[in-house]
Amino acid sequence: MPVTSTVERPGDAPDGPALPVNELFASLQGEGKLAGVPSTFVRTSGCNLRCWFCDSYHTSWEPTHAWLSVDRIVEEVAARDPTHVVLTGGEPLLHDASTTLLERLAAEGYHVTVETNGTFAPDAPMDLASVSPKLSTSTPRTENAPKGDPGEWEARHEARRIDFAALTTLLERHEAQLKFVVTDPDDMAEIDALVADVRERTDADLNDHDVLLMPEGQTREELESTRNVVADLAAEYGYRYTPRLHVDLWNDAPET
Ligand SMILES: C[S@@+](CC[C@H](N)C(=O)[O-])C[C@H]1O[C@@H](n2cnc3c(N)ncnc32)[C@H](O)[C@@H]1O
Ligand SMILES: Nc1nc2[nH]cc(C(=O)O)c2c(=O)[nH]1
Ligand code: SF4
Ligand SMILES: [Mg+2]
Repeated sequence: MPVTSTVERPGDAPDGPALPVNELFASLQGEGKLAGVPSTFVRTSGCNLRCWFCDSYHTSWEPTHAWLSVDRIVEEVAARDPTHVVLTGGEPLLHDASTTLLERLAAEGYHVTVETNGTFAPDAPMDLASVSPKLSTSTPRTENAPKGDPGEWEARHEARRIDFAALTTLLERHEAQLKFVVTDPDDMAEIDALVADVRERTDADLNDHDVLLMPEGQTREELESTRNVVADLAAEYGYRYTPRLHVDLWNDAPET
């Protein structure tokens, strides 16, 4: 039973540390170097960016959620089998209470991956920082914005999408992977430049096999036309390819 249908939906946060939760479910990690590992997903609502292709529309363009206390989230995680947890969103690290949740999950011994756009780097425990910096092709333009007046978000997204201080801090503090959503072969020049820039700004290791190329696509049908192009680019450039296993398996079903 989805947690979001079993809890009251007050408009305001309860007292104490709490997070706006869009969904909470057990599945298989679909992306990155832990793809295939059974994991419990905690998806917070709210984002500081607006990628035109966001596959979690109800956390960014149209945020919806129930407020859950950190205690309740830890209980919901404990009620499920996986020992791996994925904290995602939306942008989970924009919420201060995510730090509290990460401290609690670490104390309980879970392996925690944080899926983040890399524009926040709070001092919080993470076993894997799964960082997905946003390329210029993610910016919502008039022709592709899913909602509203694109001018409203185009400049804001563009100004916020890369924060080198946050990126280098995440790499210095945590085991990390950089996971780029590729929408076009022309993205490769930007990825190469960004990886070089990051390497120049920090002594932290960033190996080519920790740089992941992920095909853009919210549905099986979309991935059908993008995955081989991106796989060939990974082979050509020497970066790692990551599938979107959950989309292959369950298409765009919620809570997968
Ligand atoms: C919804 S985001 C939430 C975490 C964080 N806001 C971020 O962007 O990394 C989770 C992952 O899905 C990726 N993603 C979102 N929409 C996608 C799409 N249409 N195709 C491929 N990956 C997508 C993001 O880049 C990120 O790696
Ligand atoms: N199965 C599955 N794996 C995922 N890995 C990262 C996800 C995300 O939305 O952050 C995700 C997701 O939504 N589902
Ligand atoms: S940063 Fe992540 S959650 Fe925010 S709009 Fe982009 S893909 Fe969606
Ligand atoms: Mg997802």
